[in-house]
Amino acid sequence: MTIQWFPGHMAKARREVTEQLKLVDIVFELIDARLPLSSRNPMIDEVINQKPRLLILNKMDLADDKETDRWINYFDSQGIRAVAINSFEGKGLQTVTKAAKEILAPKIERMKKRGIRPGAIRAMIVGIPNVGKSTLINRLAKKNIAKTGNKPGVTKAQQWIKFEKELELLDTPGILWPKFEDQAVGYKLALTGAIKDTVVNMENLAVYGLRFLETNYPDRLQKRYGLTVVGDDIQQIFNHIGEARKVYTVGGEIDYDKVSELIVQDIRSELLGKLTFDFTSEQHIEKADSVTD
Ligand SMILES: Nc1nc2c(ncn2[C@@H]2O[C@H](COP(=O)(O)OP(=O)(O)OP(=O)(O)O)[C@@H](O)[C@H]2O)c(=O)[nH]1
Repeated sequence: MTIQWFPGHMAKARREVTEQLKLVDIVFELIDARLPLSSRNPMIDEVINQKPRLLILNKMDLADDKETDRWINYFDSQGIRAVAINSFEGKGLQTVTKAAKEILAPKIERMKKRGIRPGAIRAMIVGIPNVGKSTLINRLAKKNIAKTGNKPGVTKAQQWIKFEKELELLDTPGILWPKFEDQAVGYKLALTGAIKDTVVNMENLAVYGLRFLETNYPDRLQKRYGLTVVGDDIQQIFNHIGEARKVYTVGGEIDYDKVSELIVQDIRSELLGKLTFDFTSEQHIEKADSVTD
């Protein structure tokens, strides 16, 4: 799905999510495990406000496991409970329900003390496009198909998916916009396929990818392309990869457009291994910067 995020659309998306939030006890903020910073909506804390939240790092099968563990610990240190899942294969779904129950346990206890019998926990998924919201909803719906009917009071009839004895999920996710302000974020979103190729220059994207690998995963760069450094002579690097992979135009020249595509596809299709594009150390740098501002 391609969404053009003009200010009016952002305001509308925010309004819709704010309405849906009134119906639930907890928010499942879905992000891409490869991009725990870049795949978050920039206003998510404001939008969610005080609502309890579980951060779900989806697509863990594509991310660097070591970094995913680091991120979960990092969020934990910030007081945000986080779990990693692979909703494509349905892995880790039990951790979602377990964590949701634990987060809401104090509230449920308080209700019980006041003599109120708590109903099922109601949750909704919120996230930027392409993080896997529909996949997760479908996965949970398939597991336990029982729908619990409509809830009146909102413009659109809302369906609830009952996926555990005491848990219900709103079947429509809240879609929010990604971060735009930073070019590196844009490249990272494009490298993971979260934004369309048509909005980025493929050659710049490929160069960004190569430099990212050079800095963060040099062994993979070496293994796949036989390169130890990328350096400044990008044409030479493209020639090297183009010759090795025989990517020529009909005229027999290296086809730079195809080489660019090939590099980006290699990164997206895991041919360079499981990759994480945001690091917890960057988060600390950002924090340090904002203190000195
Ligand atoms: N490898 C992997 N792919 C996944 C996972 N979850 C979702 N995907 C894939 O990611 C792509 C996007 O998934 P969707 O469920 O359509 O994402 P969405 O957040 O609903 O996207 P929008 O409808 O654009 O908001 C699809 O190609 C899914 O198959 C996962 O855990 N692992």
